[in-house]
Amino acid sequence: MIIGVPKELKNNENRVGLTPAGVSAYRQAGHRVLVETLAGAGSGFFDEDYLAAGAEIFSSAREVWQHADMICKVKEPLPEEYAYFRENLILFTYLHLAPERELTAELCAKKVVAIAYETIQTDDGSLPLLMPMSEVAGRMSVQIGAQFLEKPHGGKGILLGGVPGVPPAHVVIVGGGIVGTNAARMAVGMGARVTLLDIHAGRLRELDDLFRGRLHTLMSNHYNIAEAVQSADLLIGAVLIPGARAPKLVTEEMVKSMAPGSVIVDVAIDQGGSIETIDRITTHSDPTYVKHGVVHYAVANMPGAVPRTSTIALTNVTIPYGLMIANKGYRTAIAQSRALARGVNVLNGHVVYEAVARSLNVPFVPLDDVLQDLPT
Ligand SMILES: NC(=O)C1=CN([C@@H]2O[C@H](COP(=O)(O)OP(=O)(O)OC[C@H]3O[C@@H](n4cnc5c(N)ncnc54)[C@H](O)[C@@H]3O)[C@@H](O)[C@H]2O)C=CC1
Ligand SMILES: CC(=O)C(=O)O
Repeated sequence: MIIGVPKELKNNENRVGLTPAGVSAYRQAGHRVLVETLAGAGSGFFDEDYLAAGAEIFSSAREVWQHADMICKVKEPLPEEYAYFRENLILFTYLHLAPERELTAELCAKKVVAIAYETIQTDDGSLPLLMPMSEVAGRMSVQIGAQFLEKPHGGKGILLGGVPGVPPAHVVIVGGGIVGTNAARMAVGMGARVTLLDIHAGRLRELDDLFRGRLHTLMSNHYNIAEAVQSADLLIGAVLIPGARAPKLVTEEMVKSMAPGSVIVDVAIDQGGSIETIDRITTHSDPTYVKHGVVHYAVANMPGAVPRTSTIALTNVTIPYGLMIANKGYRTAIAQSRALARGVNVLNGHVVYEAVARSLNVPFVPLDDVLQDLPT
């Protein structure tokens, strides 16, 4: 198979879909790898590193997309990349289609085989290709929040950990999965008072045990969220219903109840966001806006700001699945791996991931039905 690795186009997205180590793994398995020039430079991987690993360097994204059977990316394609879509091209990347109507329509119209990192799910419910980036974003959310709480950055001017004689900041985290747990670890470590809400009592029990009393857990419901948000200095949105648009758990009224200069970091923005007052995605170059006196941060590619760490962490988990697709072809690979099959979002012009179809209110066709209709 021919694997293509174009340069990412999203604002300040310095990650890349494959490292030289990844190229070497594909080459050893007998595949060709085409890399767009400078695709890895932002992550500290240069053309000569890719060449030494056996890649072929192409000078334009167009050539890479055109010649590849499978494109390995990081983020969802941007509109300027839609022209490269074609029937049976395998697109292996984060897609976050629930809030992306236009992209979904393009993938369907061009009959791309769209496999989303974020919905590849093992039988125990975990999301192995989302996990490392959620670890990164969860940890970043607290350092970003701490920065925007500083007065020169528009915040109320408080130190997360306080100092002796002065109370610490109150950090409220909605969602106790990978992002939430990593955010809690950082916030507790910095000395903040931390409250975390989740809808699963079992998860709250695990976290209570893990943090040994240094984290306050609360059942997530409208009443408790409103109560916690009111006194939050830093609010972190970290919910996920796999594949679906994030539920708007924090209402505009709740945001209005926050003190001026408080900060919201909505990590769940890539799935549409969990805060009612977040009406747009922000970028690393213009990361915040102020509404009702509260600083809002809604960057959908947070790990892109720490690309060296993130690229290595991401490709550590994507390469085994990518190799499965390349070695066996996508049809055999998804027949043999239920986890990988759950990653297929669009196939032969149909949305085959139910939560995406429901979020976009478009027809859902089960994956097996689409596979049955495909010519062998
Ligand atoms: N902005 C960015 O750059 C990045 C965003 N993310 C996003 O962060 C979000 C969270 O990801 P993970 O932590 O990996 O997901 P996860 O599946 O590990 O955790 C989600 C948690 O939300 C909880 N939850 C669901 N409904 C809830 C509700 N009504 N109230 C409270 N909790 C609720 C679940 O029980 C679960 O514990 C996802 O949307 C993910 O795509 C992840 C990495 C980077
Ligand atoms: C998960 C995701 O959206 C990211 O890493 O950018």
